[in-house]
Amino acid sequence: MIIGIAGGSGSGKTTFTNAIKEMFKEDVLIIRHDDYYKDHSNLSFEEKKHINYDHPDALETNLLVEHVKQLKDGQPIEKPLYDFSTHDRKGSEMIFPKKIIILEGILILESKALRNLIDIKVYVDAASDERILRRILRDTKKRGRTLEDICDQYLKTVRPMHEKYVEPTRKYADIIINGGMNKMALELIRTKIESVLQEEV
Ligand SMILES: Nc1ncnc2c1ncn2[C@@H]1O[C@H](COP(=O)(O)OP(=O)(O)O)[C@@H](O)[C@H]1O
Ligand SMILES: Nc1ccn([C@@H]2O[C@H](COP(=O)(O)O)[C@@H](O)[C@H]2O)c(=O)n1
Repeated sequence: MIIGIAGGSGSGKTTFTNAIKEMFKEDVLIIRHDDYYKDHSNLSFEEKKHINYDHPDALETNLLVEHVKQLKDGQPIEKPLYDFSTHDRKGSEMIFPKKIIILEGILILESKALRNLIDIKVYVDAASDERILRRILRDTKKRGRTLEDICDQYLKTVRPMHEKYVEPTRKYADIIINGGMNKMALELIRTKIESVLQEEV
């Protein structure tokens, strides 16, 4: 079963995804759309800073679609890895199929080809002020960004692309949840996953 978890940057997608993983451990495989950002190692760091990472064209979604199809067919994939601090791809890793696959990312419901492969579509909702505050804390601590760069990127690309491409995908969601620390939503997903795991025993 494929679960897609979308929502704006800082909404709590990773938090929710990690909570599912914590419950089901090795039965769950997480694939992050972020790992499919295109490589720009030919550009300078200054040039890479100004790329629009919130536009669908920034991601190699066709490769993700192929990988999901392979996993559904029971085949392993060579998944790219991404480094946010350098904006570059950083090698790859071999991933083996699992019964439950979670696809996570701001634009995971944007591509029709990808949506068609997803069984449960979730959209994590959160107020934009909460999202940017969380992003500031996370990106300064974990992604090597300055406050100035985060504010500049938010106004130039993150906010307009959210309005144009991310927010409209909530209409495709089967479930819209309020934040990533949502215990009731987690219980619903847990029940569904348990039934799928039991079916296959
Ligand atoms: N409901 C919440 N309350 C407080 N902090 C939260 C909440 N949800 C997420 N966070 C924190 O906000 C940051 C961004 O959350 P994350 O799950 O990584 O968002 P996303 O994957 O959607 O960008 C993380 O540091 C996370 O711990
Ligand atoms: N080199 C990059 C690539 C992406 N981003 C930003 O990441 C955001 C998506 O990740 P979340 O975990 O926040 O959902 C997206 O909004 C891009 O702006 C980046 O800053 N640098």
